[in-house]
Amino acid sequence: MSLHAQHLPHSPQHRRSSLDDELAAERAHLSDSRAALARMRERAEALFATGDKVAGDAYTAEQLGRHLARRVAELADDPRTPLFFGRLDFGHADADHAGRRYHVGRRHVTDEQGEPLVLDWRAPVSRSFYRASARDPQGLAVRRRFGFDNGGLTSFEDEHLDRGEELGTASRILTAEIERPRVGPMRDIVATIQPEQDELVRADLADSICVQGAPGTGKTAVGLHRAAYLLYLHRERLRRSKVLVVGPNRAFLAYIAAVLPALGEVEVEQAVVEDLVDRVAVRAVDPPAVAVIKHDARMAEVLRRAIEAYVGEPTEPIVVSDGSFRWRIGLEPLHRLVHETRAEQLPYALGRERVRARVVGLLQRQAEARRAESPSEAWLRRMGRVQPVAAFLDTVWPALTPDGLVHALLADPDRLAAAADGLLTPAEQALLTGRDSAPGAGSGTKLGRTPKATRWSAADAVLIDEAAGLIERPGGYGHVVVDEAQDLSAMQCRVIARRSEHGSLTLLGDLAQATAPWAATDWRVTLRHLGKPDATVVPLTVGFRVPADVLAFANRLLPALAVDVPPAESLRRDGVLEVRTVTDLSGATVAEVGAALAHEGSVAVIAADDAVQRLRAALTAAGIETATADEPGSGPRVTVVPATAVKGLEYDHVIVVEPADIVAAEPRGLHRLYVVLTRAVSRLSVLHSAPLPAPLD
Ligand SMILES: Nc1ncnc2c1ncn2[C@@H]1O[C@H](COP(=O)(O)OP(=O)(O)OP(=O)(O)O)[C@@H](O)[C@H]1O
Repeated sequence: MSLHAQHLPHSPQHRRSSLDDELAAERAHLSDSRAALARMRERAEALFATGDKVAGDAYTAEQLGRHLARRVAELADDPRTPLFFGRLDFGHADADHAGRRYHVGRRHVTDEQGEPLVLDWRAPVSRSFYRASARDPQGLAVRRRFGFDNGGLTSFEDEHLDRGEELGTASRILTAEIERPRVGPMRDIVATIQPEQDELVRADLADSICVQGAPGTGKTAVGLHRAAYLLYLHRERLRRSKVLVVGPNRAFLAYIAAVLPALGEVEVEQAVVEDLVDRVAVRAVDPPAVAVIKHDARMAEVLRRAIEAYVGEPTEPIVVSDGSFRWRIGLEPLHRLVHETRAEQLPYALGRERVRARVVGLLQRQAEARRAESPSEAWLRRMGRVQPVAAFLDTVWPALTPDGLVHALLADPDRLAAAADGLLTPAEQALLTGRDSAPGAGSGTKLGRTPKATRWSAADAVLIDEAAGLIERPGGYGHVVVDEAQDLSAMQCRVIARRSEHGSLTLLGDLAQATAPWAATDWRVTLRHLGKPDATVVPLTVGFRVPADVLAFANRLLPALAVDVPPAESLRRDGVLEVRTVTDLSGATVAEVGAALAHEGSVAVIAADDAVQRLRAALTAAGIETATADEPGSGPRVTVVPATAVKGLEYDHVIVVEPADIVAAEPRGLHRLYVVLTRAVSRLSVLHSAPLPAPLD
């Protein structure tokens, strides 16, 4: 049933020639499809060229232009990737597709008559390609998978589901895809999405989901394919509300950047959390103890109380001179008006405008009563700005900026004490305001006289975003995919929660790979901070990256990591693990890289951050060119990566230098080492001169 099917009753020669005929027919279908796609693209390009001439006005022309440019980009054909990767032959008994045959690929391709040559993998009918089984054939007689090399069709593999045949993970085409040497950035997995992954990819837009999966179980792949799927199904809605992918660092974003465009999706925003909170430049570094407090969920309440404290009580009536008239609003209605606005719990700036509007409304009523006519718009606007009204607003609801609020809080211990009463200890407050006398303690923030003159830390930027969320109504996304979510602090979760309040989330992570000081230990807590407490937590346990022997070695660390996660099982039986004691680490690294270069694929040297420069220099001195992690695939095959920057990445051959130093470099060093050891696709070499960390010994 597998490659070059065994069901043909004739002689081997006959069988071979019949299979060759089949392959030739499929190749012809491929070239027809490519030609049809080229025609579709030409048509789109022609429309794009004339688009501005047919549009009635500048706005329509711009909208149309954008739409057509996107269409052209979506129809790009990468000759190195196959246009289709599967075929579905429906049985005669199927109600909707009896006897029909469809090729499944990256996007719809139709011929001149509009007949489908290739169906998009996201179309409802394509679902059977991923989900049909011998037990539940979903109307299929045969599922065919194609093997490709460099865009050319090389083989196929049939499963006669109607006869109870099913290959599952024994598929040779799946195995070849998983075991292929890695080079360059991440690729899509549309051809080989597994049923449990497909279930997550096709989850409803309304559903927020959290995927807990061991290294290499395809979490990132699932998240990106879900984004592509949702965009296909809810194109217009998500084009307006937008989709965002949040990753842990720039190297990771560079690594995944090509996946969605390869699937025809060119409009998804990709960002690290720092990009989302960029109202201020980060120019200071907090000591860890201070950063931990600033990232704590209690700070949200401290800020909420701090902003509430700005709302004051009216102390005198408002009196406005208006030509020959004098309008007066007494204290009692002013009290009522502030009280009512407060009860509405609007964002602070909206509350201020609501108070202004209500004051103007009261003035208007007096003016109408006296003059028996409605005042003009201009009059209303002027009343909103006159000095007595402005002075009143500045007393009861003063204007505030996000950085102004945080600045005032950090600069004034009494203000902080009032807002943090019962929430932060006096010692914690002292750390925040920099009044802690211990050397090296105190906030990293360099407070200036004004917010603009202040040198803010990364954690301050998160607090300022929280403040902004209290002051204004933030814009949001229709769907947000968050990768490596185990490292988000409570306050970072809130950054994302504000941007997904009216949308849904796909949260991806692994508690065992959590390295941040505030790292998650329970997804339920993270989900609460993200505002999606009811999201389902789904495990992925089949490993597609790390070979079984390498995974078993890395898994020795798991008991020491104190997390409750389901263990993964690797699909890969190949792979090489070598652990060697050496005396000269640099020399041994150079030799190991030299040997690795004899194989295909990417090579990474991963070491404690402070060893990176030395190792890079040693390799350069030996004539070996090296790249950095944020330029995947563009230059040399060898990358030297600091241990702290390797999350989410993978390399064919990984050389880990001195694990003990990686562990010693940070409080959650063992978790970091677990991440480092699980980056290898084919081979892992561990070089050490110091003893290995205890769990590995
Ligand atoms: N169904 C699949 N078919 C083929 N390859 C797959 C499949 N699922 C995942 N992979 C491959 O396995 C590798 C690991 O996937 P991915 O990076 O998504 O895992 P991850 O769970 O996010 O890992 P980590 O936790 O280490 O970040 C990638 O090369 C990916 O393309």
